[in-house]
Amino acid sequence: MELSYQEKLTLIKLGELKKAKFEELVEKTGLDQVAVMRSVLGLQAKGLAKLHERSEKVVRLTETGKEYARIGLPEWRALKVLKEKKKVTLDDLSEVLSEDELKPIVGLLRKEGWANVRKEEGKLILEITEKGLNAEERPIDKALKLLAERGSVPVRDIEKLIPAKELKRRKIAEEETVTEREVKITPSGEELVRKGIELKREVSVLTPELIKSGKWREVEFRRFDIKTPVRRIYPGKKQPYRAFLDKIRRRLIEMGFIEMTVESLIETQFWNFDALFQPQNHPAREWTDTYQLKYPKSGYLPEKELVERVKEAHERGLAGSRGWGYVWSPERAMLLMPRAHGTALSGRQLAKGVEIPGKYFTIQRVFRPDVLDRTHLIEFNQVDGFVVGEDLNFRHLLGILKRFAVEIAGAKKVKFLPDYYPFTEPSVQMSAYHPELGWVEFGGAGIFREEMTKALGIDAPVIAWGIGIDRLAMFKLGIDDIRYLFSYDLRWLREAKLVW
Ligand SMILES: N[C@@H](Cc1ccccc1)C(=O)O
Repeated sequence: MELSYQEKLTLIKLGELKKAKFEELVEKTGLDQVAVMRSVLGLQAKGLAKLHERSEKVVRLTETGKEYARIGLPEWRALKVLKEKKKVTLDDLSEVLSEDELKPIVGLLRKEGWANVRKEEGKLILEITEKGLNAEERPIDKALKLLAERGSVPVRDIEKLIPAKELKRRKIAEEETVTEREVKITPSGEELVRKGIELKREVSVLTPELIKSGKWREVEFRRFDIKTPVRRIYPGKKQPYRAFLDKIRRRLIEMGFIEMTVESLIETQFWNFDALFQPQNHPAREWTDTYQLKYPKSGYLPEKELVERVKEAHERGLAGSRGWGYVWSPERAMLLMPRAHGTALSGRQLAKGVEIPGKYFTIQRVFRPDVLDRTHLIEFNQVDGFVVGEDLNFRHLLGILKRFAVEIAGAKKVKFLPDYYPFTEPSVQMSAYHPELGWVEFGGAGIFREEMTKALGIDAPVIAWGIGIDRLAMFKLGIDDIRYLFSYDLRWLREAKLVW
């Protein structure tokens, strides 16, 4: 018969005691309650011990009851005053009784026959009787004493003195059900103890020391029931949305793209708009479509030459274009705003210089005013990027976009529609057909206009794209409210699974 260390220990102690209260067993084995209970049930299942449970009704003093045990019942306190003064008013008694005790006192004293009551000039007068002078201990006094001594007394025993409900009525004591557990050893248990039980140290981890020292031969290994349900633990892990974004980053890096990064979420209008050949009077620049920074209001422009070329492109045009034909304002370009699209980083990178041929991408948090609801956020994420190469054309753009749709969104089909962006020509908008989501607007793309690329110092064609990935994230994370992407609902954070 296989016994655990704790079962053995419990059985040995039980062998000495024959029968024991559960609490006694806890004390003797030095194990905790749960362990003893588990061992006892284990021993019982093997026919070595038996657990008897007995529920019993007991009476226990209330806080008031404890107070009475200390200072005496109200009627005794009143009687003491009566004995001294013989004749008292209720006012005299209020010195020894509380307001609550005062109310029923007349009735109590009369019932015991300890006092007579009269009315004198509209006032109640209490006068001690013969019986009051020779008052003796009553059953209720005995019960109170017994309870004070023992803490709790079985209802059976109390009722030999006084009905328990009498004590309850006077709020001296209350009834309670307690379960008493007693464990007895069975004959086969005794036999096993007689034969001798070897109590070996039980080990739950096999350590290098145990192996080296050879001690593993002596110890007993604890058996584990791998089917026992255990408490779930939640180790730290990446926020689910973060995990999603990182996955996309990996994909792009695997595809050979170089990541463009920036530290701040704040951008000058210059990089968000001007460098992208977006005219300063373009409707999308109005504050209704983007946010503006209140303080500080303005930032810095890049080096003069670059600014001059951008200004030139806007006012008079570059590369055979006539430009937008207005007076470009540097002050306006200096205004600060939370970045409204990832394309700002593409502009920065082109101005900094790029490898040709080269592929670049960025994952950016961007901000645009909107009404918050389950499908709209005012801040969301875009993946933006571009490919630059001497002989790139529109067909390459469509090919790359299609590959993204398949690799990143798991799309089966893609569809392109003509579109307009101030910085690309031609421009397309792409929708991807997702097996579960249906047609999803995926993002915009195009070939950067030469007015933009030339001003930034790039001569080769640049095909660019920007895609919103939050709807895709919702799908991959199995949520139908976009706000959950930023939720701090612990349950969701713990359980959310990224299904790729
Ligand atoms: N920046 C555009 C998308 C875009 C990027 C690059 C080229 C063309 C379009 C947007 O926010 O929607």
